[in-house]
Amino acid sequence: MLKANDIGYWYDRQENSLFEHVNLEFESGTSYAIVGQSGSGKTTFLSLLAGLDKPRAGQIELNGEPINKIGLTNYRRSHVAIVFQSYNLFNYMSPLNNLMTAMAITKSSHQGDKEYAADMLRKLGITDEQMKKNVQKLSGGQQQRVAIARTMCCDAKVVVADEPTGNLDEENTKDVIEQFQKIAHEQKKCVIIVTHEPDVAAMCDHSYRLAKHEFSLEK
Ligand SMILES: Nc1ncnc2c1ncn2[C@@H]1O[C@H](COP(=O)(O)OP(=O)(O)OP(=O)(O)O)[C@@H](O)[C@H]1O
Repeated sequence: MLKANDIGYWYDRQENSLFEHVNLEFESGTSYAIVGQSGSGKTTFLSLLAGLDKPRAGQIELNGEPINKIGLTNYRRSHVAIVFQSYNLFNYMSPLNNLMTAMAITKSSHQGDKEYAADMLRKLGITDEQMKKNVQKLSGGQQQRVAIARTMCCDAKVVVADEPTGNLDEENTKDVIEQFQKIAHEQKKCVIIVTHEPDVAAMCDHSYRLAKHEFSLEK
């Protein structure tokens, strides 16, 4: 579904490249972890998959079409949903309005359907009372669940997450990764998670390690 086709990336000079000639395929209905030492380039690679930056060499393809042909803005709006460590919710809104806004921005097929949004939040353990409060009144784990529910309301088939459990305790971490697994297996999305936590990688279907400028399949 999503393919890194001979990808290379460097910030300043090619001799300092983070990685080159990367060929990886990510399928729908499957979750992937990307692990590797700090500074190895995991976040950079994820930002290429998410269309937030362009590779220096090669191309990212979605169902055989280069994403720069789809248009990066169009790709980001319609095909990819991003979950960050810091949740990135609208802080002045309730969980429900965060989801309604995301559905409107991405022109989701569920746009305007408040009950659908509420259902997604309930699935993630957000109560009817909590979904109407300002998101800042929720705990970190609850805010991350709202961010995950947001990806479930959007039609995007690719879900990328950068250290989504970085701010969470063990219990919330397990819970959040279980939700990502459901998104992959039940909604048939392609979920790609950058993590430094071995437990998180172990819960994903597959795990790639970025080391010495190369990706290798660990699982
Ligand atoms: N905008 C930038 N300009 C120049 N160098 C950068 C930039 N962003 C990141 N880097 C460098 O590129 C390398 C890879 O960074 P990246 O954030 O992708 O690594 P990472 O594996 O995600 O690290 P971590 O696990 O610590 O988040 C690092 O050495 C970093 O300092």
